[in-house]
Amino acid sequence: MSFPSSWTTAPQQPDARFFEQAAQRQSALTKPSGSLGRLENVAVQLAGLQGTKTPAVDQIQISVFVGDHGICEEGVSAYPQAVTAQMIANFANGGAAISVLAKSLGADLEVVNLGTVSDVAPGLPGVIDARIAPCTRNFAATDAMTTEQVCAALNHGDAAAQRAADKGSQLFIGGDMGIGNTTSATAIASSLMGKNPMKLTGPGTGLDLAGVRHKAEVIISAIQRHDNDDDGQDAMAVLKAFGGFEIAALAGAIAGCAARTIPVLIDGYIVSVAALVAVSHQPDIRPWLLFAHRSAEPGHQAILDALNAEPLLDLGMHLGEGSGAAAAVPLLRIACELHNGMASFEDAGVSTKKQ
Ligand SMILES: O=C(O)c1ccc[n+]([C@@H]2O[C@H](COP(=O)([O-])O)[C@@H](O)[C@H]2O)c1
Ligand SMILES: Cc1cc2nc[nH]c2cc1C
Repeated sequence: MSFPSSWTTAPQQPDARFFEQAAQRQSALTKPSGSLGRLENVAVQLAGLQGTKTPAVDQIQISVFVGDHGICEEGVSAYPQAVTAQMIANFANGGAAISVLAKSLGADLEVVNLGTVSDVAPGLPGVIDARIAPCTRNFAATDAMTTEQVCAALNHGDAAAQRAADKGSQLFIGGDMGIGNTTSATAIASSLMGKNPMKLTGPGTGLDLAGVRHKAEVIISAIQRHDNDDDGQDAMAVLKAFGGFEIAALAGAIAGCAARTIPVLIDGYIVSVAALVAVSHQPDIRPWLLFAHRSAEPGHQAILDALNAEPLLDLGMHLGEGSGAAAAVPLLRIACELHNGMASFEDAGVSTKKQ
């Protein structure tokens, strides 16, 4: 199996003329300049990325990537690993937060199962069987993934981007589910940003202070182990060292969407780390990303800073699943409706600002 071309080739850059056209329209609409605040920027960004005068987010694909983590052997999560597989059934049965949000938004929801320790019933609706292994390896002892597994996960992400393109999706949302994945995400982020894991590690699903300290110590010694390897410190080596399958697939989906000119709305902590991997690997991916929300996971802000991102919402959410991104979609829709529907000063006969 080879790496997807979206991973090995820089994406095309969005056409600057559509951003300029949209910015001009915003300044001609019947409102004091800038008075719709960041709703104006969102509309301009979507118009530019979609290459249109009339941006819209009616057709949305949400892909939730799911995988288990060998690092759970170190006691780094407040929940048992069995929850990962149980939540796949919950996604399929419509009971998870992202299931409800996707239905409410009229978005297409798919769940990509990259491998769980507990069994998942076959044939669940909307669940794609993309199992690589029951879980990643315990990265306290060895690299979480083989190169072949990284490649497989990137391809599964790219395939989700292709499905989004085939449906004419105007926006892609990636979500994550995997008990233990905040430990993987924090190890990746600490390595790529050269930050002390003590500063980035947080409670995830609900560790107490002693648990967070233990989790940070696990990450610190794993990073030391990896630093002693000869594998290098680039995004691919770091991804392979710390996992997980769903984070690698998310990075592949983000790169795959950029390659197919689909804007991506980035969710919380884990998806932002996947975005950091993708952008570290290929900086030209960055223009294709919008940032939905600031997760309550304490390390998120440093990742947003590294990506030069200012998210739209700060609701104290820290669920994952793509839920924070889904919660921001109504704002994107309002921004588009204002952009497309408001009258200009000229059309409405409203006087412009005094000179
Ligand atoms: O996305 C976030 O901001 C976020 C922050 C904390 C936890 N999560 C979710 O919680 C799970 C990982 O938490 P943990 O404590 O098991 O590492 C995983 O399924 C994530 O989707 C997600
Ligand atoms: C119940 C539950 C739901 C989740 N959704 C994403 N991560 C999760 C973690 C838990 C524990």
